[in-house]
Amino acid sequence: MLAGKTFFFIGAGNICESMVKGLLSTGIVRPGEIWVTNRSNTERLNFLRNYYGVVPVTDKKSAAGQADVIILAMKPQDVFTALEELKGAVNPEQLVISVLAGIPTGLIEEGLAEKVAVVRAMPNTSCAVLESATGLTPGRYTTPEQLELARSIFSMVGEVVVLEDESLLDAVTGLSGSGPAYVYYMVEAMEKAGEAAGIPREQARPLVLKTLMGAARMLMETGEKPETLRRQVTSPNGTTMAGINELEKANFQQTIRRAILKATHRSQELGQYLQKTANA
Ligand SMILES: NC(=O)C1=CN([C@@H]2O[C@H](COP(=O)(O)OP(=O)(O)OC[C@H]3O[C@@H](n4cnc5c(N)ncnc54)[C@H](O)[C@@H]3O)[C@@H](O)[C@H]2O)C=CC1
Ligand SMILES: O=C(O)[C@@H]1CCC=N1
Repeated sequence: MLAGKTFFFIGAGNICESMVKGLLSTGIVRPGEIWVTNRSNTERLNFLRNYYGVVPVTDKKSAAGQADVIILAMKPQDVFTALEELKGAVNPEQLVISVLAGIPTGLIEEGLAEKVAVVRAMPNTSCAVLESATGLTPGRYTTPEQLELARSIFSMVGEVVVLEDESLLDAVTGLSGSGPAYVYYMVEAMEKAGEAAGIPREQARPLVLKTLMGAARMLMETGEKPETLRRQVTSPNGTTMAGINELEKANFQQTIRRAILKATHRSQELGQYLQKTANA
């Protein structure tokens, strides 16, 4: 299904590079099958060409007309300019994948003017190491085969969940799209705490990273609930309980919940604002 397909990334930033790195590392997609473009930064395109061997593109319309899969990977606010540049170039046989936070498939379908297959996807930067958690939802004109193609693309770089209800993609964005940043933030905090307790940074880091990795593998491989695994670590009146008590005092779970709901809301807000702009 994927062999020989060409991928055109419009937007050559962080998520593009994570996907490119992951796709190439599978060996299924070859560098010459990945085309990239951005707004104006040729230095960035040259870096991607030199480092990954991918193909920089300047004539967006012509590349968009030829690629099998077009991946919209600019900031949500830049979507109108990008769609304007693509108008009329994409046909219903092709697949457009948007990874843009908040942007409904309808807005992209309207912008492209033809009855084009659009899949909204929300991966995360862990694509680079084939560990993305990606949510997908089909647009109005997406055939089951085209949805399958999108699923197989993101399955190469991690786990995929297909959601029927497009509005849930905002929650996926708040949860797993932004999710790696929450984890990195916690790692930063744990490293700093390790240092505060006297462990040099270069020794704190491997301890924290292996703890993170080990806990993730325990969750995946034992299939136990997180609560169960937490209890196994927590001896009555022991050290973990002392630590968890502090987290509870600071409403840790509520704070995480608020963070994810805020991020979800921000995704909804971006979509609504840009939809209003489109209708104006
Ligand atoms: N960074 C992340 O972890 C994730 C980002 N996303 C989404 O991916 C999109 C891109 O995010 P990043 O890669 O972080 O942004 P970024 O700022 O690193 O890259 C954006 C790129 O889009 C290019 N661009 C802007 N207008 C363009 C146009 N008209 N034609 C061609 N290229 C254009 C810019 O030159 C830049 O290369 C956003 O919509 C974001 O919501 C989705 C999942 C995860
Ligand atoms: O922060 C953002 O808006 C993007 C979407 C998900 C991750 N990064």
